[in-house]
Amino acid sequence: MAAARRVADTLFKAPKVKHYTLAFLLRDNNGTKEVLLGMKKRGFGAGKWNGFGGKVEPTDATVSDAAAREMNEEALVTVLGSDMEEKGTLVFTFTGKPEVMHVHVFQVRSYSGVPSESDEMKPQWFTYDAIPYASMWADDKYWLPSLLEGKNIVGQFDFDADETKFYDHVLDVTDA
Ligand SMILES: Nc1ncnc2c1[nH]c(=O)n2[C@H]1C[C@H](O)[C@@H](COP(=O)(O)OP(=O)(O)OP(=O)(O)O)O1
Repeated sequence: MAAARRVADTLFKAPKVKHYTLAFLLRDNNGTKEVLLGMKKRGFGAGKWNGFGGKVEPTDATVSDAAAREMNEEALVTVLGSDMEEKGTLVFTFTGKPEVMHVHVFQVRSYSGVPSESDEMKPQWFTYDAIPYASMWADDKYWLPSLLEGKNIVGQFDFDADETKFYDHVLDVTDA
């Protein structure tokens, strides 16, 4: 539980914490497990594949509702906050920046509609053995495989100022 303690300390000491969601839509496609990723088209992380999510807004009733709203906006599907299953916490720090990102990670299996391209994201289903880690955030390959195995995660990744490489990390993986 080393990561959980470090994450708690980082969040406690940070002058400013900004809350984000990150959600992964999962499906069983005729016996093959697949995850929906989106190619980010603009803003922070543009050009990378990622789950769906963004900032928690004051108008969101709960963090789960924020995760559902972001998935609805970015993948144009209908997901309910109550169907969001919380899978853990990721904290990102950046050298020279006092603000810390607290990312609430979810998975969801229940949705309606067909994932479609939005202003922000171009969605695509990936089998678990074909996830494009080389075109994702550097941290993703450390924790996403565990998440897809159904585990829960708590981690912290300390990035350089350029936000591309991290120089330190801690990660706890636990059975759900
Ligand atoms: N390092 C890393 N690994 C995995 N996922 C992420 C990161 N850094 C990140 O920011 N993320 C995730 C967290 C969020 O899901 C998004 C970033 O959200 P963002 O697009 O900035 O927030 P929005 O509210 O959608 O932004 P705008 O609508 O204002 O453009 O990436």
